[in-house]
Parts: sequence; C-alpha cells; structure tokens
Amino acid sequence: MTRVTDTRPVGWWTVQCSYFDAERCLSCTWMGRPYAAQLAAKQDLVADLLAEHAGLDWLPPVASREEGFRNKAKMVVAGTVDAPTLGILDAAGAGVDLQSCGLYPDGLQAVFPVLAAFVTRARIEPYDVPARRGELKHLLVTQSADGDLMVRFVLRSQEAVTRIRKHLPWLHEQLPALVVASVNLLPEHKAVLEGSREIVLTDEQTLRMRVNGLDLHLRPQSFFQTNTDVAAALYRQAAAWVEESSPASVWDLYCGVGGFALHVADPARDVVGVETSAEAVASAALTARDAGLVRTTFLADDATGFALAADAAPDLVVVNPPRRGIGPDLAGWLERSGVERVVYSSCHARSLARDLAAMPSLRPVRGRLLDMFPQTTHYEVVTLLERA
Ligand SMILES: C[S@@+](CC[C@H](N)C(=O)[O-])C[C@H]1O[C@@H](n2cnc3c(N)ncnc32)[C@H](O)[C@@H]1O
Repeated sequence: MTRVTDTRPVGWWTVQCSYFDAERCLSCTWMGRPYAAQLAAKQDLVADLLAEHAGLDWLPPVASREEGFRNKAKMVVAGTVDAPTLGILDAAGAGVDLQSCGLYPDGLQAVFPVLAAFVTRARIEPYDVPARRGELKHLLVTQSADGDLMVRFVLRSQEAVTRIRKHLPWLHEQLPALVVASVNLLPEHKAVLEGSREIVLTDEQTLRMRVNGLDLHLRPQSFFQTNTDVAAALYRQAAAWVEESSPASVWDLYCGVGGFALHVADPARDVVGVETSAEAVASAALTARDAGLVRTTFLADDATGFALAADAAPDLVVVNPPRRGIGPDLAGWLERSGVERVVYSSCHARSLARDLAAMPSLRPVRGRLLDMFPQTTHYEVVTLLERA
C-alpha cells in the first residue's frame, strides 16, 4: 500500500493498494476512503444499531494504524511447487499472489518470500482446489509484537511432513525469529482454514504475544485478536471498567488465551476463564501459572453450559463471543442471574444488539468502538452493561 497525500489533515489522506486498483483483491471494501471518514462511518453505524439504548454514552473511538496492523496472515497457497502463490484464490480457483499486501507489517511481508522458497525446497505441492490435488492448502503465520514467528502448514495429508522436518533447519536459518512451526491436517475438501489435528515440529509450542506488558502464550489452534495494538486498547478499556466496581469474582466467557481474564487478574480476586479450545485454555493457564496467579483458572467448556451449570454467579462477567454472539440461552441466564455488571466485547454489532434485546435488565451505559479492521466495514465494539 502507498499513502496518497495531499494538503488535507492526517486521517483525511487515503492509502492506495495496487492489488485493489488492479482488481486482483477486493477484500478491503473501504479501500480509498479516508481513514477519518471510515472511523466516523463505523461510529455512526454502531450508534444506529444500538440507538434504542438511550442511556448509552459513547467514548471516542479507538483508531488503528491504517496499514501494517495485522499480526496474522492466512495465506491460501496455490500455483506450482516451483512458483507457488501465497494469497487468495480467484473465482476460477487459481492462485492470486498477495505477498506485498499492505495489511501486514514489513516484518511479516518479509517472511512470505522465504516461505515460498521453502515450499519449493521441500517440494510441497500446493493444493489445487478445482482439481482436488496436491498437499499444501494454507500457510498461517503469526508475528508477535517482538517479531517472533509462528508458522503453520495446513496440509491435506502427512505426505510432506518428513520433508518439512528435514528442511526445517534451513527455515530456522532464514528466519531466526521462528519460534513455533507446526503442521495442521485438513484432509477434507472443504472451505475451512484448518483441521482438528496439529503436529508441532519445534520444541517450543507457544508464541509469546506481549500485550500491555503481559506475556500471553499463543499455541496453534488458539484465537488471538488480529490487531495487537487495538487489542491492547480493548483489554485496557475492559480492565478499567472492571476495576471501577472492584468485583471479588469475575468470569471471562469465550476467553481464548485469556486476554481479558489476565488483565483483570488479581491475587485477591477469583477469576475463571471459559473457552472451548483446549489449546487456548492451556495457553491461558500457562500465563497465569508464570505470573503466580493462583486464583485465576481456566476451563475448557462451552460458555453457556458452564454458566447454566454453575452453583453461583460471579460479581461481574466479561463475554467476547464469536460473530454469532452469546445467543438466547446465555443471554437469558445473564438476565436472570443477578450479575450486576457485564462487559460485552463484540466483533459483530448486529448480534450484540440482538443479545442486548434479550437482556432488558442489563442496560448498556458506556460503549466504545475499537477499529481492529481498517479498510473494511468490520470493527470491535465493547460495552459496559449495568443492572437497572
Ligand atoms: C472472539 S474470540 C475471543 C477470544 C478472547 N476473548 C480474546 O480476547 O482473544 C471467541 C472465542 O470463543 C471461543 N468459543 C467459540 N465457541 C465457544 C463456546 N460455545 N463456548 C466457549 N468458547 C467458545 C473461540 O474458540 C474463541 O477463542
């Protein structure tokens, strides 16, 4: 991406993407809109969606870097073993190479040519979607704020695993920041990013993602917020709201690797994180253990099932569900529970609005938009709910 500058103030410039201009990739649907206009439009959209909540005060939106903000690349691999493409597929299923995509920081962009060379060196046949032939489907690459790397090869079968192991020392030489390398197996021909089986190839299994001075551990198959800087602002905002009422007990439902729970952890507070991914739970538990937080625990469970089966409700609940929201059963439980305060962080304001309608006793009093995804219509919104 390049910045198109003119005499307007910062935020009213636009970034320009050659892939977008050439219509090779149109994923960034707001490409070309000045960033300040994007932020204002998102704020208007979320305020409209939650307009019926009259007592809701909006804090100023949290802006992102416009470029180079993604910590994770999900590259579809196509082409040939000698000339692989890393990027997306076109409508016919052919590879479109996006190695210079400006959403990735320079450090992450620099990794892609090395990975392409590795594909050639280890003779890993890219998967051909229309022909249903080949091995390597995706390369999933995460970079921590310190520059450390996790690289995951999503393969159709184990055919290439021995060769990947054999050439791994070369990859380490080329990428000294490589900490975790793994193979994920996705034998089925289906449009998902990864399968359920992971083979870790390195001694190290976790990538340290430093956020607000806290080392969160990220293992393969665990969710991490896409935009580390904005995630840091999100956790700070949620923690500030939690501390206002000094709750003795907090649940972090849909906790992932424990970002919210670990930001509100305190030796004098019971904190429980609940999450379906066992890998994410193990990562979160490791961070708590390293920090000596004996009253902060994590469970692999369904958030709704956990809440419905609990003997007692905590003082405060944080929820950060996937796009579908928390759904009627958990919303109904929160409504009846007597929990005084809820912090609800959502990446899909429509499902947030629907869930709020199912919890009329819990009123949103403060809200903040956090722009995790510049150049697109997507954003994160966090709200503080208080029992009326
Ligand atoms: C938007 S992510 C939030 C992760 C975490 N709060 C963070 O800040 O990184 C949603 C998380 O919910 C988890 N999840 C999905 N369905 C779930 C369920 N039914 N019960 C508990 N966790 C679930 C996913 O694995 C994912 O880690």
